[in-house]
Amino acid sequence: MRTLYPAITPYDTGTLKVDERHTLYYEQCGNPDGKPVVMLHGGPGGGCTAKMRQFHNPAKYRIILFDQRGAGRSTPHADLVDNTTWDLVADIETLRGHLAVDRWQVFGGSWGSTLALAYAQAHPQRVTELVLRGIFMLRRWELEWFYQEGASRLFPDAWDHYVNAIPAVERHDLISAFHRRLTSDDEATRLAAARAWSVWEGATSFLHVDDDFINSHEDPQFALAFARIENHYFVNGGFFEVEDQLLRDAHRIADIPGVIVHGRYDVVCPLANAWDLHKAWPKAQLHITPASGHSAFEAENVDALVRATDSFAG
Ligand SMILES: CNCC(=O)c1nnc(C(C)(C)C)o1
Repeated sequence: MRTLYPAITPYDTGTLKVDERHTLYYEQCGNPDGKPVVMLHGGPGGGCTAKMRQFHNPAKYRIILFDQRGAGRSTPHADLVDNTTWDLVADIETLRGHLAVDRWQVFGGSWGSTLALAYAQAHPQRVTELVLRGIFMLRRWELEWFYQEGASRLFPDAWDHYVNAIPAVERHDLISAFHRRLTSDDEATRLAAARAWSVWEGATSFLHVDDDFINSHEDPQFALAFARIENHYFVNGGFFEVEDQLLRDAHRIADIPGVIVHGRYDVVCPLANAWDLHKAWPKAQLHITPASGHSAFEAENVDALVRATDSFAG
């Protein structure tokens, strides 16, 4: 089984003002003259982590990571204004120009796979390959599965902590109920809802529950950005024209090489998402990891992702 490449630090970091309101944090790791790859974090709102630097051979890749609008070290923190899928797609192009990259590999998991698909379908000529994990396309049934009823049947213990943040009379529409609290003027209300929302996802991301990962979702700074931005995108249906836009427009990436890695027991984003994408984008290789859940850091998912990036390293 392949494992992550060793921990590394950036050779370059910076900030990029992308409009009158938003400034993005970015970093570059590995080989400045290597094959460019841009890393798209999950959530949305999850922000990049140091471990995201380790899926690529640093001798062969120029590894570019950035915190999307309102996430991580980008500012304003947890901000929802002018924060849409299409603003992020434009930001990726702005960053590409700022860093003088012609074409690049696009790597993303969960929401990162959503954004990778939206970007590649908008700018196919800029993408050398797609490496995607835990496919998430924000279709209505996907959102209802995870935030209203479905995953709740597999994790009833964690679900109670999530749903207990909302009074019973409002539980018929939990995404809307959380939206009212995540956008409240009262900070304590926002934080309580953010923690309940964020911990629900942390508790369900691994096949073998990772308590440290769950605890990290309690952090106020992380939880506020993660929950507020995710919920904002979900109440707006991902800002797509139609709910299955990423499948409708899959023909735009028909000629782009790709690898899809998805855990058989992914509770956050069911395997059916990857199967639907695979049928719409037959050029991509689909790797179903037989004993894994959602997280990129489960051993089988790491193995498949590192093998994929090695295969494209040239
Ligand atoms: C429904 N959200 C899926 C997603 O993008 C996601 N899940 N976990 C994450 C983090 C790894 C950023 C916590 O992102």
